[in-house]
Amino acid sequence: MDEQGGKNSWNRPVAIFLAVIAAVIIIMVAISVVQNKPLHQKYKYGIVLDAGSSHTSVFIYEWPAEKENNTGMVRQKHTCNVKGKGISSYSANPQGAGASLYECMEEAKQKIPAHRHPETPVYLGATAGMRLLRMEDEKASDKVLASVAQSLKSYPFSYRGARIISGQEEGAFGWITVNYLSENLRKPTGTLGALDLGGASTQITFVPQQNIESKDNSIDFRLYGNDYHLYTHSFLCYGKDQALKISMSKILESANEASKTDPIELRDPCFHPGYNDSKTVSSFFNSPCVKEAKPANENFVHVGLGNWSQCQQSIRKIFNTGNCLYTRCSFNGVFQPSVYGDFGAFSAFFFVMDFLNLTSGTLTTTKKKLEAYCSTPWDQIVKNHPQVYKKYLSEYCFSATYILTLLEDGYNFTSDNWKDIRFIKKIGDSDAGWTLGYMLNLTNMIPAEAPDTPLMPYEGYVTFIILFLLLILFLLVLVYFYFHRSTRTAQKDII
Ligand SMILES: O=P(O)(O)OP(=O)(O)OP(=O)(O)OC[C@H]1O[C@@H](n2cnc3c(O)ncnc32)[C@H](O)[C@@H]1O
Ligand SMILES: [Ca+2]
Repeated sequence: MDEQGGKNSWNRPVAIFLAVIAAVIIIMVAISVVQNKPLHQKYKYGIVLDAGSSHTSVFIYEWPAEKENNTGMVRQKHTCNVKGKGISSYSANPQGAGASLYECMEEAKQKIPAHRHPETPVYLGATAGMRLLRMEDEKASDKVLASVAQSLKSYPFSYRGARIISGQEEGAFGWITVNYLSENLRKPTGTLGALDLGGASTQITFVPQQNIESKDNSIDFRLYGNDYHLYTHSFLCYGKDQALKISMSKILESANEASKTDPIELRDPCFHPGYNDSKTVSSFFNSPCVKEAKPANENFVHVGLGNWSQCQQSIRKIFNTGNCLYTRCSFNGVFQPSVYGDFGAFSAFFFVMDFLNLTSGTLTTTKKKLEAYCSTPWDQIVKNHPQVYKKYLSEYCFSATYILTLLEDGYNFTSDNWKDIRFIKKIGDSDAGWTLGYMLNLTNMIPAEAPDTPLMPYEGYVTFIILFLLLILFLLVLVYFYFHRSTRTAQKDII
């Protein structure tokens, strides 16, 4: 009985002690793993409205609440296209601009959890359409901005402003977006240049290899502890809608001189053979980009010729490649260093080249395919694409020829570096464009200095905890055997 009692008096407290320690460790491990579990992550949100010349889009971004300063953490949660045209088209009816945002903003209320609404920042940035309206009629542009501001303030979010952003900002924030999404910003080498083609302006932004000779084209950033010296330029009136107006006005000017008939025939090599449409001068040539070029006659007939090389000749006329006061220029006397590195080409660069299956291939094959496309009769084109919006469909030949001419004759890309241009819409889940970079900047989400690296990433943390647990179990087993053996030795001694 004594022997038994002696064995129990050693074993029971040891077993209870070991069980309690094991239970405490398991509970602590479970709590700490669950606390760090990314599945239960809390998110924060931000809203940016891209008020472009052709339309407005609402972007909702989200990011884990605890990790605001890490590269690549912010992603696009949702996007909504506002119905109708861009806000600059409401110059005669400014109230309509604010009202047009209603559906997308209601959608934003649904997409973002209600308890986050008051802290969710909302920004509106207007681009080239509003720059043009401000040039034409500053009061009208102020009224449109006041209308969208009033509308945005009526939602439960944190309103942070509605303004016309500059061309430099548009270029620079587009560059930040593509490099943030590609996770290039923590590494000191290898960034992606940004090419953005809108309806009313186009931007080129990249890290050049040579000195930037004009101050207007130079932007410096310090992001995550790395310094960036960027070249950027925005060409107002060189978005694809305004470029089409300029190109057509030049053809119309010469047609006007040649014949005095009414309506005049605008014989356009950039439209398909068989294309024939009556248009009015006042509704088509209605922007400051073509102001001086307005012909006297009100009506004209737009007739397609489908001749790609003539089309390219006529587009070349809108680029002035003389008068360069620097060591090198793109066009219109604008300084530009040689293009360098890989480029992401988004917005209309992508829509157009993707529609025509021209996002890969050499410059020569691209031109050949486009030549064949442009000469295809209009009725055939309509038959092949019955679902596509006719206005876009009629303009793809012009738009793609414009893109090739802008890239080759304007920005000086060559057959050799054509492959460095990637036509992209999204990187991961998020659209390429200036909006994400704009929000990251305004919410200070990209610090100038590298944030302290977390002691351990989540995966490392879990591995560490499991190894720690195994080690503790191993020690417990050792302790158990140690006590077990000493108990038996003690029993033997007693015997
Ligand atoms: O930057 P700005 O110049 O202010 O203009 P935007 O922001 O409104 O310009 P987008 O990039 O949205 O669009 C550029 C142009 O491409 C047109 N577009 C949009 N989707 C298209 C598609 O699927 N196919 C062809 N063109 C398209 C659109 O109407 C514009 O003329
Ligand atoms: Ca745009």
